[in-house]
Amino acid sequence: MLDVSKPVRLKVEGLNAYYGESHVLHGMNIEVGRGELVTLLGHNGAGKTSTLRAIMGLIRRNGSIRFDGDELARMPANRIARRGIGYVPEERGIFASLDTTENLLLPPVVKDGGMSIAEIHTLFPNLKERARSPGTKLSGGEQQMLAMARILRTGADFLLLDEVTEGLAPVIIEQIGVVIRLLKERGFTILLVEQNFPFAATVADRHYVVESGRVVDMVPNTALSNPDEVSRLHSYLGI
Ligand SMILES: Nc1ncnc2c1ncn2[C@@H]1O[C@H](COP(=O)(O)OP(=O)(O)OP(=O)(O)O)[C@@H](O)[C@H]1O
Repeated sequence: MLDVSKPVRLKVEGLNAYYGESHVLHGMNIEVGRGELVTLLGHNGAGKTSTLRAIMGLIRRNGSIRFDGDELARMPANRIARRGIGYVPEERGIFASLDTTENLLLPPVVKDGGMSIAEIHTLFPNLKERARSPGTKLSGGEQQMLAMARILRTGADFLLLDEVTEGLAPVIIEQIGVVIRLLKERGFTILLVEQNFPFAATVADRHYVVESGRVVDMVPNTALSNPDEVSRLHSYLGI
C-alpha cells in the first residue's frame, strides 16, 4: 500500500506510449510518495524503460503524469527536466572524449540544493581518484557512479534510475546500494527499474510488476517476509 503519511509526488494514470506506430504502454498506473523508493520489475520488453522515457517526455505518450501537482503529459522534455526530475538511462551516456570531472559538470543545474563536487567525491571516492580519466578509461561501475553523480549535482530530487546494477560485480552493486540508501535517507524520491530482484528488495519500499505495458501487481517490500508473497513475485519474474 502507498504510505498515506507521504504525499504523492508522482501519479501516473492511464499512461500510453508509442514508438512510431508501435503502442508499447497500455494504461500504466503508478504512484510514488515523497521519499519513497519504488521499483518497476518485469521481464525484458515489459515496458519499464519506456515508462521512464514517457515520464521524461522522450517518447510520444498520452494519459496523465501528475508530478508535484503539475501535469507533465503535455510538457516538453526540457521543461520536465527543470522540474527536478533526474533521469539516469540504462546506457549511462558518458562522453568518451571528456574526463570524469568534465562529464560531471555537463548537465545544467536545475534546482537549488544540488550536491557540490566535494560532496559527490565523498559519496563516490572513485570519481575523485579518476577525476582526470577520460570516459573511455572508466570501468562499468565507475561509469554507472558517474552517471548517477552528475544527476545529483543538478539539484534533481526525484530520480528515475534504469538498471543501475546491470553487468556490475557484486562488490560494486553493494556500493551502489549504500549510495541509494543514503540518498533515500536524505529525502530523495526514487523510481528504480531493476532486473536484479534480490538487489531491489534491499532498497525498495514497494514493487510494481509490469507486464505487456501495464502494471499487473504491487507488492510492498515488507510483505516479502511472507514466503507466499515471495513466490508470487518470483512467478511473475520467472525466478
Ligand atoms: N526504440 C524503440 N523502438 C521501437 N520499439 C521499442 C524501442 N524501445 C523499446 N521498444 C519496444 O517497447 C517495448 C517495451 O520495451 P522497454 O525497453 O520499455 O522494456 P523493458 O521492460 O524496459 O525491458 P528491457 O529491460 O529489455 O529494457 C518492447 O516491445 C520493445 O521491443
